[in-house]
Order: sequence, then C-alpha cells, then structure tokens
Amino acid sequence: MATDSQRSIRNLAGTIHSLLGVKAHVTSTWVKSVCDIIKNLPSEASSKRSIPADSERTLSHNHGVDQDPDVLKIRDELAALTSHINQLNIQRREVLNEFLDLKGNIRVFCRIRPMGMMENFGRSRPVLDSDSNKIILKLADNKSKSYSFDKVFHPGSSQEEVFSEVEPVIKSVLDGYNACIFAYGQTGTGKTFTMEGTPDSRGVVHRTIEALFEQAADSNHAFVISFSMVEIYLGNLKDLLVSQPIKPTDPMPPCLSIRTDPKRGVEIDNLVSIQANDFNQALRLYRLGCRYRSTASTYSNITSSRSHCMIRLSITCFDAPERQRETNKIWLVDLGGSERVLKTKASGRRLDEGKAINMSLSALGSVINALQRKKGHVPYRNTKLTQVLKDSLAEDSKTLMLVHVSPKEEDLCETVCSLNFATRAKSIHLGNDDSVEVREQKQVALVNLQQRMKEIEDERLCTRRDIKKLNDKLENLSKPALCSEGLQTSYLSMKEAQLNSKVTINNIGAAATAPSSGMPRFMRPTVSSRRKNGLHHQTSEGRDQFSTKRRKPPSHRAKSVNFPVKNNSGYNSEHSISRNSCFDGLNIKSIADNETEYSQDTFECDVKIGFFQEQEKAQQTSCQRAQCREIEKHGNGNTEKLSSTKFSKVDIWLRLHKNEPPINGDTHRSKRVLAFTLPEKKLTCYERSKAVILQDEKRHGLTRKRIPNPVKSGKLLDVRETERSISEVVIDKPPKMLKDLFDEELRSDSINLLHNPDGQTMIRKEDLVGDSSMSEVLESCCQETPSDLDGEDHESKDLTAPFLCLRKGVRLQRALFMDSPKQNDISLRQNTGMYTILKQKIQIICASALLGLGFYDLGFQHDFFNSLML
Ligand SMILES: Nc1ncnc2c1ncn2[C@@H]1O[C@H](COP(=O)(O)OP(=O)(O)OP(=O)(O)O)[C@@H](O)[C@H]1O
Repeated sequence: MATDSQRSIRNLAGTIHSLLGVKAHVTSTWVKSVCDIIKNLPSEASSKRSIPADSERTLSHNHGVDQDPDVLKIRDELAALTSHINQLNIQRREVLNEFLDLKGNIRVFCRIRPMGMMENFGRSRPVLDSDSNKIILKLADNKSKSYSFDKVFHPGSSQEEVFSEVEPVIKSVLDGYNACIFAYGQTGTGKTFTMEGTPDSRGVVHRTIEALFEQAADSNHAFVISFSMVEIYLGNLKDLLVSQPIKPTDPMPPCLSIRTDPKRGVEIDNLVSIQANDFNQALRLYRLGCRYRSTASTYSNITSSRSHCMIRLSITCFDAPERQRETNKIWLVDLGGSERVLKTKASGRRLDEGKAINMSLSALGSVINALQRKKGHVPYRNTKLTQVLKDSLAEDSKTLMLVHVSPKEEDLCETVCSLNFATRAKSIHLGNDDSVEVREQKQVALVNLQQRMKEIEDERLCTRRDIKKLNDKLENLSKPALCSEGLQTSYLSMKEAQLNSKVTINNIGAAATAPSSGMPRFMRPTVSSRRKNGLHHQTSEGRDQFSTKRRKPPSHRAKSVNFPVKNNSGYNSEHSISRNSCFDGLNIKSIADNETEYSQDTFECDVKIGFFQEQEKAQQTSCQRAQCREIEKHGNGNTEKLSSTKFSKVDIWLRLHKNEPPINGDTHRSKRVLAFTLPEKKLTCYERSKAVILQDEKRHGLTRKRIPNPVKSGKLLDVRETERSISEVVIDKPPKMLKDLFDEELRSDSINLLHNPDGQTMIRKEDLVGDSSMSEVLESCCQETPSDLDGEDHESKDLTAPFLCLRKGVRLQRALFMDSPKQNDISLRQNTGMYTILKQKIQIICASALLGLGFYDLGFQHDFFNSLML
C-alpha cells in the first residue's frame, strides 16, 4: 500500500503534465513541494477527527437545507424556468433574424436636420415633408418626388428614437453577425451629431457600446469585446488609438494595411485593438480616439469632419456554438460629408480633404450600385473605405445606413443625391424586382414577426421576474438557517469564494459585474438592479468622460493632451478635466485656415499644476512593438501571429499611451513640473526644466513662467506648495524633437540652484537623481536640509525636505558657476556632449553653404570666383 502511494507520488509530475498538458510550468521543485504537502496531510482517520464541530454542523445543516422539500421544489422550478428562458432566447434570435432578413440586410433610415437659427432668419425655406416612412421633396412647378425608407426621423426626433431603431442590430451582433452602422450625407447635416451626439443627447456610438455591454452582461455567455478606432484621412488609414507624429522626429506609427483573412474576414494589420472589460473602459478608449480625429472649420460646417471615422467593436465568444461565428464585429462609421467645392469654397488642404472624401463616397456608391444590380464584380478594392467595409456589406451581415439630409432649399441638389444614394442602398437585398404581391406578403410577414418578437420579449421579461422571485425565496430559506446556527461567517466566506472565482470566469464587466457573474445566469442581477445597488459601472464619471466634446474650434488646436487627475487610489485618467470652453463664434471664420484640427483637450482645464513624468520613449515604443508581436495561443497548441495589435488591458494601454506614471517596474528618468498662474487664485508657478508649449494657455487666462528668485520675490512658500500639489494632476509629454535631444543633453548636466534668505545656495534633491557622478560631486558639497526654507521655524531638520544646501564656500568644479544677482536660475552646464558638437558642426556647414550661395547670388561667380580660379 505504502509503495503504491510512493509510486503515485513519484508519478505525480507525469500525471500533472498529462492533466495540464503544459510541461513548462511544472518544475521538479514544484513537484517536490506538492509531495511534501501530501506527505504532511493528516491521515484519513485523524482528519475526520479534526473536523471542527461547526463544520460538521454546517454539513449536516446544508444537508438538511438540501433535503428541505420547499428548497427542492424551488430548485426544480428554477431549473424549468431557466430552460424555458433559454428556449425563448433561441426563438427570439430566430425571429429577429427572419425579421432582419425580410427587412433587407441593408436597412436605410433617413434623418432630417432641423433648420438652424441662421436658416430660420434667412430666406431659406424647408423643401421637405415627411411621415414615418416617407420623404416628399417639393420641387419647382408644384412637382414633388417621394422616397420611402425603413424609417424617417423628422427634425424633432430625439437620439433615443434613432437608437431604438438601431438596437435590434446589436442583438444580432451578440448572435455572431457582422454589422455596420454608418451615417451618410451632405456636410453639416448632422452625421456626427447622430453618431457622436453631445453630452446631453448621446449618440449612436455611445448608446451602442452601452447596449452591447449591457446585453452581453445579461446573456448567459461570456463575451470578450475589443475596441479599435481608425479614420480614413486623405485616403489613408490612421489608427486613432495611437498618438500621431506631430514633429518630424516623432516615431511613425506602424503602417496599417487591409487584408482578407479567410476566417476573420477583413482585417487591418497593426490596428490597435484593446479589450474593454466594461462600458466605461470602452468609453475611455472612444474618448481617447476622438481626440485625434481630423476636424476643421469649413464654410458649411464649423466643426466639419475631414475624414471618415470608423469604430470597430470585435466580439468573441468561445462558449456559444449556436453563434454565427466565434469572432464577429460591428463597425460604427461616421462618414465624411459629401460637399460641393463651389459651395464650400474650399481651397488648399480643405479642398484636398473634400476631394478625398467625395472620391471614397463615390466608390462606396459604385459598390452599392454593383451590389444592387447583382453584378459579378463588386469594386471593393477602389478605396480603403470600401475595402474595410467589404464584409459588412456582404450577404450575412446587417447594415444600417443613416442618411442625413438638410431641409434647406439651397441644399436641394445634395439632398436629391443623398436620397438617390440611400434608395439604391435600400434596394440591394430587398430587390426592386419583387412584384407588388410579394412585397405585400413581405409586409404582412414583417408585421407578424414584429408581433411575435414582442410576445417573446414580454414572456422573457415575465420569466425573468419569476426567476428573480424564486431566487430571493431560495436565498431567504437558506440564510436565516445559517444565521441561527451561527454560521454566518462560513456563509459569507463561501459567497466571497464564489465572487473570487467568478472574476476569473467572466470576462465581462470585471469590476461592475464581479459580484454576480459566478452565479448561474438567472441568479445574476440585471443591469438595472446593479444600477439600483450602485454597482453599475456607469457612474457619473462615465458621464463626465463623455462630456468632453470632440469638436473644438480650430483656434484650440493644441499639442498636448488631457490632464488625468491623480486620486488617492492612484492615477485615474477617467478624471480628466474637461470643461468645454465657450466657443468664440466670431473668431472662428478668421481662424479657419488650412490646418486640420486634431481635436484635443488641452485648453479644457481649470488645472492649477501640471506634472508629468518623462518616460523613456524608446521603452514605450519597444513595449508597443512587443505587443504588436503578441502571439495568440490556440487550443490546439499552435500559435498564430495576430494581424492586429492587441492589448488585453485597457489600463495598460492608456498608461502607455498617455505616459502616465509607471505603476511597477517601469522606469522613468526625471520629472518636469509645470505650474500655472490662474487669474483667480494667483497661484504661483514653478517650472523646473524646459517649457512645454501649451498653445491655449493664454486663451484661458493661464500664464506660465519660470519662478523668479523665489526668496527675493517671497514665493518660496509657493514652490513648496507646488511640491505638495504635484501629485494632483498629470499631463502628457509632447513627443521629442531633435532640439529636445540637444536640450536633454544639457539638462542632464544642469542643476537648478535656488537661494534662501540666508544667502545659502540650495539644490533640489530631485535634481541629483539620475546622474550619479554629478550627484556624488554635489552631495559632497551639500549639507542636509536648508536652515530655513520658508521663514518658519518648522522641521528644518526634515530629511525628506526637497532641498539640499550647499556648504558655504564650496566651489563646484565641474561647471561654470554663474551667480549674477539678476539671474534667477543658476545653471551648471557642460557643453561638450556629442549632440552639442554635432549641432555646432551642422551650424558651421549651414553657415558656410549660405555664405557661398550668398556670394553666388550676388554675381560674384563671374568676378570674384572666376578671378580666384584664374
Ligand atoms: N438633429 C439635430 N439636432 C440638433 N442639432 C443638430 C442636429 N443635426 C445636426 N445638428 C447640428 O448641426 C451642426 C452640424 O452637424 P454635424 O457636425 O453633426 O454635421 P456633419 O454631417 O457631421 O458634418 P460634416 O460632414 O462636415 O462633419 C452641429 O452643430 C450639430 O449640433
């Protein structure tokens, strides 16, 4: 017997190998420690004896509860209801699909933009009439033309109404179908308003993401949802989750190319795709992407999109064989507006952008024409837009087109074009060739299906209510019994264990759904119950996040990004400070120029102090690259290189992307402190190193300056205040330029010195970090703690004080010591670095070349140089 057990322990490694199928992690030490544990286990008899009385009672009690006829009855009922709701889910899916198929794979809605203030006061008159499915165009000579669509939204329609028509598609997406929702129309007709919305009336993107996460959490499957955002600008794909190069020396983002994967359909190589665990995370990513969208002011629209913006949500579900496919996607597309050059009076870059948009829209039109006429060849390859949308316009995908029109008379031509385009799209799968009889039959079938769907939904709702009631009943039956036995603790720990295990089981809504996802589906709280219990992930933060409107007048073009706030629990970019500044409508036109705005939030701040950590760019990019090469392991053990960059955690991505402070293990070199003087607070500024240019500071009353000699100006206290407040706000670092590299070299050898009232020279301790040789020299010259930093008698011996005092009479050997009374900053500099020499040489070469050219231009080539030659 003993030998048997010894043998089985010896074979343990092999058994574990075969069970896990992973040999790499099972080391001999690990096996030994498992053996030790097994050896030290008490014998069967003793273990029986050692069971505490409480546990015995628990077991017997649980046994008792299990045997309780009431409990057994409830459990049976629950099982029956669960199976019933599963049946209803399947029925709902089938009916919905039938409904959508009958409606046509491409469904077209039309939204009429309200007449704006300017138009009401102008001579414009509306030329459209509409009912729920029809638009009637009033043409000249009392003629009219009507267009019918799946739904027409009149100018007063709300965002909710629009989304209610979109929602069925989301159900299909969770059923594994590819889908595409796109907004089409003339410039300024409200495409971005529909897709993006405003903080008060959120658009389709926001609602779709929310509904997707809600429905995923509500389903009995675990979904993995990844977020990507891309724009097609001037015919090129641009990843909106990757910061774009601003300066020539900024690293170029990886090239995005489109290819067709037999399994996954259309794929974009190198496109960043980040797994969002909940709605809030997806929203953060969306917000991040919106900042880089290309927008500009045009004659027709002060916040015109100059590109096609495309959001992709990829949905993966491994445990639902009934789904159409394991991974599917939904594209949410805000197309650029079609525009007439004569009308928009565009020139330069605006003109190029307009041309590129029109070209791709006309290519989309060609694709739709070909699909409508059922041509063999569909010209998908003509533009990036049609290439990307190829599999979303295919047979088994659901496409929604939201065509936008203007009611104005002067836009009649564009309105007719848009409506014709939409009509062609609408007829792609419904087929114009259907006879009237067939169409009528379809209409009847649609009404029936709609009715059936409603019935199923109602039944589902009732069943869910019943399940909830039974669940509560069951819990009430077990809970008091446990309490009476004094076993509340073990009950709670059991619950806790459940919660912990569930976090790993369920990928969706890690934080918000955690407390429930380990339970069977019917026991989980619904989205609304979570909201009631305060567990819902969408807190007011979510709203705040969204409240940052993408669009800014071009005057707010800026380089730096947002200001994530550090809270007690760490850095949290969700607290980005974002107040939409009032828009100076009068200035807009004059500022409109050939620059395209990359919407960013720099100016939206009531920030007092900014601070950022300079992370190694190289480290960041290499890290990104490493993730680009992420390998996905499949069940069969094979590995496959993923086509797109995948980040499994949104927080890691955001941290890397925003240069947020490292959490663990990340290295960083130095800190920069920016401080601003706010007019109302008169908070003094302090800036330790080179200025970072924030273009819009002045507009918002922010001024930035180097602190004058802090002691002389009595501002030393403020410096310390600044020190204390550093942790409040984080801002991004602009990318480095060649010039920055020169400066960096100087900076590495430069130390800022300050003076206290005793005339002592002080060095910030922080400055000593990083350059060990310099630190040693300086530390040898320093005495700990300044005698009096702020005139108060407090803690002058505090070793944590941020300053060191130089001992009197010390001479620093490594540098030139400039101690002019007018000079506020005293710097030690060594200008002997490689970059400095290189810079000097380049300057000399440039100067010589310019001199030579100057002489040549002055005509010396004949007299001066020729005479030299002779
Ligand atoms: N249904 C609507 N209700 C209220 N305001 C609207 C509506 N539609 C559009 N607007 C307003 O009209 C203006 C232009 O809208 P928007 O920027 O969405 O147009 P667009 O079609 O996206 O233009 P472009 O193609 O140039 O980007 C915005 O100020 C927007 O708020």
